[in-house]
Amino acid sequence: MTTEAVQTGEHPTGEPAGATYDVVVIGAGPVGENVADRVVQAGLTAAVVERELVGGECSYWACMPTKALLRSAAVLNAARRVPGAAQAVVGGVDTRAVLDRRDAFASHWDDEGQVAWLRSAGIALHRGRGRLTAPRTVQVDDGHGRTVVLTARHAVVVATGTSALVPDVTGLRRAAPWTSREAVAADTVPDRLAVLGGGVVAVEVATAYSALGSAVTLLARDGVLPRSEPFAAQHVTDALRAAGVEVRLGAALTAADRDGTGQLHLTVEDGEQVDHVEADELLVAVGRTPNTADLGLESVGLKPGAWLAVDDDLRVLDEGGRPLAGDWLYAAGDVNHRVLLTHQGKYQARALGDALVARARGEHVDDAPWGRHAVTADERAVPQVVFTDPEVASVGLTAAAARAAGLRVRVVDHDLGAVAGAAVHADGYRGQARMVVDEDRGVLVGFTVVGPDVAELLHAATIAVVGEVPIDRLRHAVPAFPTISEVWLRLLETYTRTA
Ligand SMILES: Cc1cc2nc3c(=O)[nH]c(=O)nc-3n(C[C@H](O)[C@H](O)[C@H](O)COP(=O)(O)OP(=O)(O)OC[C@H]3O[C@@H](n4cnc5c(N)ncnc54)[C@H](O)[C@@H]3O)c2cc1C
Ligand SMILES: NC(=O)c1ccc[n+]([C@@H]2O[C@H](COP(=O)([O-])OP(=O)(O)OC[C@H]3O[C@@H](n4cnc5c(N)ncnc54)[C@H](O)[C@@H]3O)[C@@H](O)[C@H]2O)c1
Repeated sequence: MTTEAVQTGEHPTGEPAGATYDVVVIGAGPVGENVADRVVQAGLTAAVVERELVGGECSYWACMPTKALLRSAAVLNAARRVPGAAQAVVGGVDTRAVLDRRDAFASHWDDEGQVAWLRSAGIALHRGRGRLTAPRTVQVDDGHGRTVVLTARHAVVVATGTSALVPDVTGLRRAAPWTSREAVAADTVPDRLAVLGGGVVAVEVATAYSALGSAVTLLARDGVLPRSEPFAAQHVTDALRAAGVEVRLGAALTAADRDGTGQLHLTVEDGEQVDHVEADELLVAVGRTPNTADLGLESVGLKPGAWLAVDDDLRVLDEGGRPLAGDWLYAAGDVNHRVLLTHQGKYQARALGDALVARARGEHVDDAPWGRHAVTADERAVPQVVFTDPEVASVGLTAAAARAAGLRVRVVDHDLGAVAGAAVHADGYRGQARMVVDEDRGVLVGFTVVGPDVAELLHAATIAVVGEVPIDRLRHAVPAFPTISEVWLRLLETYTRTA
């Protein structure tokens, strides 16, 4: 087994160097790393190919640094809500200290630590851009004229993730807007920040920069968190506005221009009205595009630039919806567009890694729903926390999504502020919880809670949804008093009372 990081290079003959592994993974983000780790732990050989930093988007420009940016203000706000502690809060956040802490959580954009982990895990690293050139064959170009050709005995796994999508708006690209990368890694805080979009990136960045002192304008054409329960979106909208963010629901950007002084002039259409917003920076946060444009997909009959459609075994499908001949190409994580979240991608990686090992050994692949090699939770129980203040934590289906799926549901709501644990947690605690019950099966299919510090409440709901715990049994899961989790008791009481 290869235990050293491998350099790209050429044979003395001038032919590209070559190497063969059981599994070749393109993209060393959280998902690619986990696929490789899983197969190597089971005794196969694996290599990962990475064109930028080992660790991927999540480590350096997404999950970790954004949460670090948000955390200091969240702690201050938590203290401000509790008399006795509030008196000790005599200032705002220390911007430099927040940015320094963010830098540390982004490992100063240096992947030495992750490379050392790869080496210790026995995973080979090939630095450079990976491209498919034929079935089971990946060519790696290191950008300095050196090439290596990797051959996979069992599988090639594409885990190349996504990049920020920049929409086609007049002047927008020329105006050099921020994407999530610039927003997450910025070293100064703009006086005025405009944010295009109302999704998760938009609201988290608006929360962070508003706390750091920017005057933030959020252009949420399609609303704030439009895929969340509407009550949760409303709490977040109210809180953003209370923090001084100008939230413009329904406002669409139609043109952008950056003048010679660096100032941005944005044209915004709001219903019938057209007006102008001035800003120092504009974050574009309207979704993602897959990193598949330069991956050599055409060499194996697939369309470059597209999301990689997969079946439930994460095998890449051709345009006719069939896996490629020989079952050798898989896609996991953001690039397959199932769920764009790190933890869900890593869940796919664990299932896929184990399935590849089972196939290599000629063993049974258990891909029945909830089987060891299945990714059933992708469809039924995706947990997510939006780290705004208040936080939104959700798993499974919203009420609207459950109804759209044809389920006969009962929706139960409870005011979180009325729970003793929440009242002690913070004065004036505001929040709400909702459970969505599938009445035909008597189980929970969705749960959403919004409120300060609710993130850690989520896993209980995830277990209830994944375990398909009957509502009648959930009554025996007694929340400790006085915790915010007591909301479960109240939800179940209301469910019974309104039966
Ligand atoms: C601002 C922001 C905040 C987020 N916060 C959270 C959060 O709090 N929690 C959460 O669960 N999710 C969060 N996400 C989503 C999360 O970042 C992604 O779901 C996750 O990074 C996906 O992992 P991945 O391994 O599939 O892809 P990536 O992390 O994108 O990694 C893909 C890797 O492949 C490499 N690559 C691409 N093409 C090639 C090629 N041809 N050759 C070689 N290498 C290549 C890339 O350089 C990259 O390192 C956030 C996203 C953003 C944008
Ligand atoms: N805490 C977390 O879990 C976390 C944090 C950040 C990002 N992420 C993940 O990263 C992914 C990307 O996040 P995102 O916020 O970029 O995408 P998103 O899909 O969550 O939100 C994009 C929003 O932009 C809107 N939009 C689309 N085109 C638009 C346009 N031209 N003008 C204005 N608005 C437009 C959409 O309606 C949507 O609401 C998401 O899947 C998200 O789950 C997760």
